[in-house]
Amino acid sequence: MREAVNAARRIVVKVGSSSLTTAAGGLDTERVDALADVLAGWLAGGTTGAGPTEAAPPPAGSGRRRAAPADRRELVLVSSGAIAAGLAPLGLPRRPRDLATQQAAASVGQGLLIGRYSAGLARHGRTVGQVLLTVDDVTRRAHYRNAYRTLRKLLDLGAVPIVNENDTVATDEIRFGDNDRLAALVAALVHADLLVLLSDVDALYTGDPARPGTVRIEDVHDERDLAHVAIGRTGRAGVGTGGMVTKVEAARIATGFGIPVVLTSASLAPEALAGMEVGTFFHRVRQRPTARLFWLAHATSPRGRLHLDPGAVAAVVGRRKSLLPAGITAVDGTFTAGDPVDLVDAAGAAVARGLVNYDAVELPGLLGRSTSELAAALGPAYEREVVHRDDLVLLV
Ligand SMILES: Nc1ncnc2c1ncn2[C@@H]1O[C@H](COP(=O)(O)OP(=O)(O)O)[C@@H](O)[C@H]1O
Ligand SMILES: N[C@@H](CCC(=O)OP(=O)(O)O)C(=O)O
Repeated sequence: MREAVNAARRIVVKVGSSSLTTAAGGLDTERVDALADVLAGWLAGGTTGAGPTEAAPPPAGSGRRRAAPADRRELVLVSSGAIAAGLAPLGLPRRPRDLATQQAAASVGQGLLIGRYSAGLARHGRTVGQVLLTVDDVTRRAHYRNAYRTLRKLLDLGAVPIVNENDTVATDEIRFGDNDRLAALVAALVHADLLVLLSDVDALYTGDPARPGTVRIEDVHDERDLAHVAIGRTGRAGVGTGGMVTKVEAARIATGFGIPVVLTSASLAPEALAGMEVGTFFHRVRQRPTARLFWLAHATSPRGRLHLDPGAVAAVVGRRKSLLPAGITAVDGTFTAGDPVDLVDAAGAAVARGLVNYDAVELPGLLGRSTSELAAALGPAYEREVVHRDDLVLLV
């Protein structure tokens, strides 16, 4: 039995397109209904839907989190499948490659998907809320606070938030494209006790499971357990996107945030949620970064680059100092104050990421000048750091 699974009271479950579609390419309504039954069963206190069971103690080390009341279970579902579900109704034979057709398919499929979950969970007296997120919603600080508030309120009201990427508006540049990492970020956002990744394969294998001789990996404690694993792309179904690459990446993000991960197939979801040793279990990494800096490192896409001279690299990386204009040699990108930027060394390698205090257009006039000189010439507002140490996370 897996103690961390049994103890979890707030979980994020992610289900992939490959688990929700028929061989012919439509939405597999039976599988959506079956998943709704399993999730409702877990929410009711057991995994069979048979009714409440005795509450397990809260997870060890969870004291700093806002834990759900001991008698209450909370679930956020991250469901893919909008694009796949839209194919058959639009007469599309396979997953389209171009963004516009994918967006059209998602627009049709998302409604069908939510409609089915809504009906499936209503049979158990559960209400669902649709939450469509873009990368910005989980990366930019003001937005992720907003996303957090919405999810928190839905949970407080006893609803099941069902999250997907907002495919109809997301463009290629700002797209997650797979829901695995989105699920890990949502798990971090709501401070989940556990992330469950459900796919069409029952576990992570040492290589492509279609090949003979590959074996199931039961536990991943750290990178050493992944050293000899051939982590491949999508499987036979061809409707998923990231394959194991994005699932392992999602597991890295979640476990780095102190959240353990179970990876298994949708058909083994009842066993996985009951704490049985199916699938692959990724143990959480002990140290837990502050939420904001974790976000900066994992979830933000930098809008520009600040090139640092060696003295500035030593100050920022070695001595954990704020970045001042004097140590910057060049600036790339179009950003405004408050945006994330990468701090790069003379070789162009990113050494840190931080939130910049100036617009890109302002910076060239400040480079190489001391803060006191700038304050004297331009006024006290120019005495501020380019990136404050509290808004910096090291990448090395
Ligand atoms: N080492 C591996 N272990 C398990 N599955 C793997 C591995 N490498 C590649 N895969 C493939 O990854 C697929 C799951 O990814 P994907 O199709 O994106 O699923 P989903 O739609 O559930 O996100 C599996 O069907 C499997 O063929
Ligand atoms: N947002 C997309 C998810 C993309 C996708 O296929 O993800 P996944 O099946 O989890 O690899 C959709 O709903 O179709």
